[in-house]
Amino acid sequence: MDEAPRAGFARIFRGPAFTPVSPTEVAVLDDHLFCVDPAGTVARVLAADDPEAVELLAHHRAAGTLTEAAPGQYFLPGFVDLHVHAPQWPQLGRALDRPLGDWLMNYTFPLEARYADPVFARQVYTQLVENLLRQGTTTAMYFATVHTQASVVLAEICADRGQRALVGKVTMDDRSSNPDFYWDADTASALDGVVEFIERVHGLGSGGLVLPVVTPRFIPSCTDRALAGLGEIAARYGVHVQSHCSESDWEHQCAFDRYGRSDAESLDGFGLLTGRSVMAHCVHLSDRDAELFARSGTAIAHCPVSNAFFADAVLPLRRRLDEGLEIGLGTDISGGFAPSVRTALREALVQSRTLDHGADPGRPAPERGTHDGHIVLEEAFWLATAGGGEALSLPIGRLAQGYAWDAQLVDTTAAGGLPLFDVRDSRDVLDAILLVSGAEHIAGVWVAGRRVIGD
Ligand SMILES: Nc1nc2[nH]cnc2c(=O)[nH]1
Repeated sequence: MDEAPRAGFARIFRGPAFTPVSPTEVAVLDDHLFCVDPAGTVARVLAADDPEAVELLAHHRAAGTLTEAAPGQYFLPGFVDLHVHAPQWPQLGRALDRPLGDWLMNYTFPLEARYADPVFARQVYTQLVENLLRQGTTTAMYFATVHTQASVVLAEICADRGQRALVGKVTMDDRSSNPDFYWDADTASALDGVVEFIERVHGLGSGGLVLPVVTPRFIPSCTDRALAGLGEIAARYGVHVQSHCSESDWEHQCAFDRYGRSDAESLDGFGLLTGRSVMAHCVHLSDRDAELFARSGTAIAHCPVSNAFFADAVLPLRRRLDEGLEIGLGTDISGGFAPSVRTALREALVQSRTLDHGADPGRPAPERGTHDGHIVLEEAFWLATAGGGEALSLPIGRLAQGYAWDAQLVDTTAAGGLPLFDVRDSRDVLDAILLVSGAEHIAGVWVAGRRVIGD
């Protein structure tokens, strides 16, 4: 008997699955086998009625390395959250009625200053990572704080708990714009701290599960020397970059006041827009800025819940997608009140339709909206999964050969069951999973083939 192909698979997952294959197309795989290699990558996908499946199933059932979906359960890719402020977890949902600058100065910075204490950091970050995994978030891109030690603690927790993570120690070195209780002591030590952080994360031995990110908070919080230094560090280490860009009228204007050009053009001038850059919000990008994003391969972390509070406008998502920009979703904890990418997906749909159709019933219908189109459910699913993967240039967000087995098992019968009566086709099931289900319907979560939720 030929043992070679079977021996190459560490585990097999069997069940029906939904996976994006393009921004507008979802594959419905009725009863399939996903064969995962020891590195946690999907090495083979085949239908359960394929002649080879019989032997594979028998072998892995006997070996105890077969995971089968029960009736009513479906595999989906895990969610990718492109924008999380980990230290803001304790203020989730708080003070969102304040303008962005006030919210930062009076709520957020005092809270973030507390992460000088790594013990506090460990308590908060442990709860956060656990919660996000339970939401089905298999990958998160995190801002930590200015503190090197606490930022390493976050990276360690992600590595230990098995969440794929991109973690940034935040840079805020401009003495004139940051509060005296929360900022980098000086530019040189800020940059040294970033280098130390990158090397310590590389030294964690997470096998690439946790990656360091160069993280200027945003232009208003950094000096030119720091921004240039961070661009140079990002190039030297080949690491990801994250920041905020053109989030609100106020932030968008800051770059014009300081440099006479846009946030995007200024970040680019410092070498911070690269194929591995993810910029949060980007609501106020000009079409020229969007071209710059497309040219440089910079991605947008679309954070619709938070944008409703702080952005002063709605991201023209349809337009930016049509321009070919890489876009994924972010919860923006805690500018957004919901820790779930599922909620971001729903809010992205709602805002896109509202922008298109209009908001003010006092205006005649033709003048109410932009009328340049809205996204559909398939695209929202893409943004929450494969779009995030492409934004990060990582093989995640699809249940397909060559992609990591970062997956969630949704149980439509859990917690009293989803209202799936008179189901006509699998699209009805996908609608309910994406628009109605909650964390209580997640029966299992895997990252790189390792089970991290469920038993
Ligand atoms: N939403 C949001 N915007 C920011 N701009 C700079 N810092 C922040 C932050 O923490 N949250």
